[in-house]
Amino acid sequence: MSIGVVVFPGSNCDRDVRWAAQGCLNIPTRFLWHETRDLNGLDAVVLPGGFSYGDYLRCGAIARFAPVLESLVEFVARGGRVLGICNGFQVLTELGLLPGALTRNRSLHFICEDALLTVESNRTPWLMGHQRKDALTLPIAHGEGRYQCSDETLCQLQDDDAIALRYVNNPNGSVADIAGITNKTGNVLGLMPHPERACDPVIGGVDGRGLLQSLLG
Ligand SMILES: NC(=O)CC[C@H](N)C(=O)O
Repeated sequence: MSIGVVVFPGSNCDRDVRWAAQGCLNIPTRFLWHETRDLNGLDAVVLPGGFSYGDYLRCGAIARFAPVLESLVEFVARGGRVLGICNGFQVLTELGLLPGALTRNRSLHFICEDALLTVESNRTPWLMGHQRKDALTLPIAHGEGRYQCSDETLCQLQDDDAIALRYVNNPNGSVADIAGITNKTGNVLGLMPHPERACDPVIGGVDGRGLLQSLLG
């Protein structure tokens, strides 16, 4: 049982994910350089937060062409589990594995603070350790976290029960207070908050543990 953490030039939460998964939760973790195509033996893959390719063009727009992501698309099609955190969520929307887009925060400022969230769906394995309407506090740190999609996509997300997490006090202008969504089949989750920064009690809170624990199904 092990998970992979993709490393792009500019990723900066790859080590945080490894510390949270391996250091705090004993989940064997291996780094995946963006040029690799080898995902053999992995139970799940994390796309971590950061500033891949310096956030040029749009966050995630260049990372989307990395060789590792060709293998990731096949991995997802076979039912493999993928968690995209912050920049990872941005990459997943650019890649088309999740619908919609992450755009500049309504304030046009980078926001770095704790966010109160509610669990909207526990249909997928990611949040099965939680009840609907459970409250979680997780840190956010982003400049482009405003989730937007068409009305049609929003209806589809609602029909599919694919809205995983919502903000209680919407910090960035996301449509319908959306903080995280899954794909229709539920094996891909993208979220702007950082669960890996809420796994070690030393840094103030363990509300992210359930999400990372569910990487192993
Ligand atoms: N913490 C992060 O992953 C940052 C995400 C992204 N680069 C942004 O600023 O929106």
